[in-house]
Amino acid sequence: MSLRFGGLVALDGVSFDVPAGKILGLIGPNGAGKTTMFNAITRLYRPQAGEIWFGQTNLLGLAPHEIPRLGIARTFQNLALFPSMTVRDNIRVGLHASTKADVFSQALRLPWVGREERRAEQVVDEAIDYLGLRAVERHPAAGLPFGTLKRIELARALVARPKLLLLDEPAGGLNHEEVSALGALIRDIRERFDVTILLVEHHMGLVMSISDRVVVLDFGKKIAEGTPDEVRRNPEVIRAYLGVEA
Ligand SMILES: Nc1ncnc2c1ncn2[C@@H]1O[C@H](COP(=O)(O)OP(=O)(O)OP(=O)(O)O)[C@@H](O)[C@H]1O
Repeated sequence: MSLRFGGLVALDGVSFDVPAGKILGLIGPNGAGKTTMFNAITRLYRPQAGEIWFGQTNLLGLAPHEIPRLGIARTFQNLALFPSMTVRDNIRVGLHASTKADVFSQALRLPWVGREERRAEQVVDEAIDYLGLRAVERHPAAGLPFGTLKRIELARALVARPKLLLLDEPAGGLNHEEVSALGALIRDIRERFDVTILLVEHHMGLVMSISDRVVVLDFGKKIAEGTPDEVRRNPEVIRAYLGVEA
């Protein structure tokens, strides 16, 4: 796909596949186009050229609100939580992608709505326990440590039971121990939820240790793609990161 902001080419004919059930790391220096790629996939931005396929569905034919229902969830580089809402309510927000109940069925309290609500609360409970958030579930999001906020965002994405999870810099702002724990958690999420993961991340240690494949962008172009080992040794990649000849 290609995507321009006025005269600035943010993505220039970038193409890659994310195989089902795999973790694909999307890396590149600042301004390379990584977040723009996420925003194009979730339909916040419209590329001027190209196609984005999710299985048999062309995402460019859909509106942004239809993306979560397809089974695509994301977390944000700068957390997007509601500060005054409790942790539990923030996580519940993720359910809207997967529940069927509309305003009218809810108002009439049709029997299936009650069943669906109980099931939904169970899914929220599972996510709270899985991400170790039980002690803070009634606490407003505001004021909680950064690492906790990141886990709340993950929980919110997971309750929608996504098939594809887009993680935008999940390690940003975390300390060394938190990053190692996050690596193990992302792998466990992939196994447990049978989810495909597209990971944008600056923390090389994390990307290289958990990704099956890595795609490297630089100034909107794909400059490399391969296994973590192949990418690490690629002269173009070394040049992009260090700004010198390899
Ligand atoms: N809404 C926008 N309007 C204009 N230019 C934008 C917009 N969003 C991004 N850009 C520009 O597009 C280019 C790619 O930005 P993008 O945020 O995708 O990079 P990135 O790889 O995610 O960088 P970082 O690692 O710093 O988050 C940059 O030059 C950026 O300034």
